[in-house]
Amino acid sequence: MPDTITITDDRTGKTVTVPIEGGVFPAAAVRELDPSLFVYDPAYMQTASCKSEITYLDGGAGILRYRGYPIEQLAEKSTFLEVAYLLLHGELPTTAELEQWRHDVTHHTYIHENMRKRFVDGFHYDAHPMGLFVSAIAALGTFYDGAKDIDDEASRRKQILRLIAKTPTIAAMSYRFSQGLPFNYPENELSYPANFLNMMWKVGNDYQVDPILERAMDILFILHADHEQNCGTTAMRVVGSSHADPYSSAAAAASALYGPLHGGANEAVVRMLSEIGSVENVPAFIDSVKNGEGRLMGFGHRVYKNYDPRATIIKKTAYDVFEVTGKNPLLDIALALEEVALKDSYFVDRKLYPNVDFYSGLIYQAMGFPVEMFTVLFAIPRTAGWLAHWQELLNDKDQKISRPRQWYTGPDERDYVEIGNR
Ligand SMILES: CC(=O)SCCNC(=O)CCNC(=O)[C@H](O)C(C)(C)COP(=O)(O)OP(=O)(O)OC[C@H]1O[C@@H](n2cnc3c(N)ncnc32)[C@H](O)[C@@H]1OP(=O)(O)O
Ligand SMILES: O=C([O-])CC(=O)C(=O)O
Repeated sequence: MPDTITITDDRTGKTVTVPIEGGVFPAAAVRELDPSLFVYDPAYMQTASCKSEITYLDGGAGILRYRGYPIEQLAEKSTFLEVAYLLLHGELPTTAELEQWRHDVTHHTYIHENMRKRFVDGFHYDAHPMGLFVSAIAALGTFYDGAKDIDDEASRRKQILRLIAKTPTIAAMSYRFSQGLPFNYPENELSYPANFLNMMWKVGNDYQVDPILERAMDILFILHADHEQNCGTTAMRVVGSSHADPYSSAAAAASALYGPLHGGANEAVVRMLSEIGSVENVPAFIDSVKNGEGRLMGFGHRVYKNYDPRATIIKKTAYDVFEVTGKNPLLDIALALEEVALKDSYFVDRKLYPNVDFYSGLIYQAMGFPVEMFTVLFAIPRTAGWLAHWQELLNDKDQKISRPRQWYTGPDERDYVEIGNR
C-alpha cells in the first residue's frame, strides 16, 4: 500500500490526499486543489519527469544499478555490448542472443562515404571533435529512409543498431580528421572497444590493440552507458517526446553532454590539473575554489551526495592502464586534490565528492587521446542509454509531449511606445 500525504489549500480550506509511491507523489494531484496551480521547480531538483525501469540510483548511498544489476558486477564481469543489450532489452542476453546482437551491431559499423568525403571534410581543420560528433549524429539521420518511421518496430530497431554501431566510427573519424590523418575503416572481427581503438590509432599493418587497454576501454564504456535522467538523457526524452527521429534526438542529447557542467567536465578536469601544475599548488587552488573563483571540476553531483561508485572503479582501472602506458603525471595532483577536498569543511558540508569525470580523463590522456576527444568518449557508450530511454518513452502510453509551464515574472500589459518617444 502506498503512503499518502494530505495537502491543504489555506486559501480555500480544500484538501487532497495524494498517494506516495517510491517517495514520489503525482503533481497532477495539485490540479484537484486548483487547476491553475503549477509546481515551480527550476532545474527539476524535486521532479521525477518520467517513470523508468532502466537505471536505479541511490545518491545518498552511492549505488548505481542497470536493470537491477550493480555497476560493480557489470564492470567486472560484463562487456559493453552485453550492457547495451541489457539496457535496451531489460535482460542479460543468452549466448545466442549476444552473438546475434554482436553480429547485428558490427553489420552497421560502416558509414556512408559521403559522410566522410563531403560532410566531415567540410569542417574547419581545427573543429572540436565533439562539435563534429554532434553534427554528424544529426546528419546521419538524413542518410536513412526509415529514420522517421518511429512507430515501426523493425525500423526503430534498425536505427538503434545503426547509432550504436556508427558512433565509434564517427568518433574515430572526427579524431583522424582533426589530426589530418587518413581514416581507418572498421574491422568487424575485432571487439567493439578494440575496433574503436584500432580506428583511432592504427598506422600501417602492424598495429595491435593492447588487451589491457581494450578491457579498460570496455569498462569505461560500461560505466558511462546510462545514468537515469541526467541532462543529456533528459534532452533525449524531451526531443524524442515530439516524435522527432532518434538521430535528431541523440544529437540534442550529445549537445547537452558537451557542456562543462555535464560530460564536458572530463576535459575541464585535465585542463584544471594542468593549470594547477604541481602538488604544492593544490592548497592555493582549493582556497581559490572556496573563494568562489571557480569550481573544482570533476567534483559534485546533483544526485550523488556520496562517492560516485563509477569514480571508485575508474580510479582502480587507472592503475591497470598506467601499467601499460606509464603513470599520468597529473595523477598525483588529482590524488592530492581529492585528499585535501575530502577533509575540507567546504566540500564536506556540501557533500562534494569525485564524480565519474574526475579520473576518467587521466586514463584517456594516458592512452593518448587529446583532451578534446574526452567528451566524445563519453558520448559513444551513452548513446546506448539515450536509445534505451528513447525506446522506453515511445512505449510508455502515458508519456505526452514534454511541455512544462513557466512562472511569468515579466511586465503587465502595457501599450506600445512609438520609437521616437522611448
Ligand atoms: C557526467 C556528469 O555530468 S557528472 C558532473 C560533472 N560536472 C562537474 O564535475 C562540474 C563541477 N560540478 C558542478 O558544477 C556541480 O556539482 C554539478 C553541476 C555537477 C551539480 O550541480 P547542482 O546540483 O546544481 O549543485 P549546485 O551548483 O547548486 O551546488 C551546490 C553547492 O555546492 C557548490 N559546488 C557544487 N559543485 C562544486 C564544485 N565542483 N566545486 C566547488 N563548489 C561546488 C556550489 O557552489 C553550491 O554552493 P553554495 O550552496 O554555497 O552556493
Ligand atoms: O547524472 C547526472 O546528472 C550526470 C552524470 O553523472 C551522468 O550523466 O553520468
